[in-house]
Amino acid sequence: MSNCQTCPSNGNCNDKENCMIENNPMNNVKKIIGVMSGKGGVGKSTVSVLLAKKLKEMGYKVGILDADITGPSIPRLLNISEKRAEATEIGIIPVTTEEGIKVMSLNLLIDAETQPVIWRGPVIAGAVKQFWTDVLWEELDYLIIDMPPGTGDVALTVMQSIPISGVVMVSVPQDLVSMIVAKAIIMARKMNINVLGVVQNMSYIICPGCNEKIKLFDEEEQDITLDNLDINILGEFPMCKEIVDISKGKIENLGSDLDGIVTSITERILKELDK
Ligand SMILES: Nc1ncnc2c1ncn2[C@@H]1O[C@H](COP(=O)(O)OP(=O)(O)OP(=O)(O)O)[C@@H](O)[C@H]1O
Repeated sequence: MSNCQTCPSNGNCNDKENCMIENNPMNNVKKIIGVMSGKGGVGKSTVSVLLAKKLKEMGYKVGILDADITGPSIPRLLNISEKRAEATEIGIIPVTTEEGIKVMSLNLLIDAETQPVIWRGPVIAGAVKQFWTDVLWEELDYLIIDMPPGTGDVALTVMQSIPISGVVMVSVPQDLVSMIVAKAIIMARKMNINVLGVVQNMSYIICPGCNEKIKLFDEEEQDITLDNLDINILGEFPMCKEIVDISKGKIENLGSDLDGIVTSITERILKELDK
């Protein structure tokens, strides 16, 4: 394997295949979707989980690799915080959720989820690589990678060493008018990774009296940013309690409106991946 970190092209080359880490022969992952955001707390893990649940409901074999090593929230969102992944001689057996989604996260290996990970960047990046090669994902149609927020070291490692089919960018409306999302999109494109589109989270609220959508931010400026970046919105989620409660139940408990949004976003992502 060549080392992109010391390569003058810094991953921005046409020979990325040679930089990828080979997976173990027991794994056969057909497509990998990275879920990225320009900064933390915008709903990246929530969108990863909604996407995984919907793909599973559609009948696909699905896994989630939680690459957000220092702030892993996937086990809690999937209600599996009490479970532990098992290290065996042939590899790490991921935790499987009730609905059948395979999950690997650092929080599934450590004693208590409140234990902080006090590691430097290269060690964290090494752990992410191991989650790709040493976990027994076996046959998967889709592996969702919940990327660390931002454009730092670990995001770079994931993009350079795991053969991502496309990334979904999660953003809140305020970020679309700043440079935060642009940085992440430009980074992915520089690494020759297909950016499938933007999921805009906490985009509006719904009036409890009349069900009207109330937009909190100026759309015109957001549209200009999207045009400049030549990127499409895959869908928008409101800010609402039902999304916070996804860890408590199945995707249909979201209610038909939200479930419809998740279905539409997932279908658009699959279409973009097939292009
Ligand atoms: N549409 C929404 N409406 C209301 N709350 C939301 C919505 N989306 C996410 N949240 C809440 O916002 C918080 C942050 O969400 P989440 O952990 O998914 O973000 P993140 O971008 O992955 O954060 P980090 O990068 O820190 O892991 C969570 O408490 C989540 O329940």
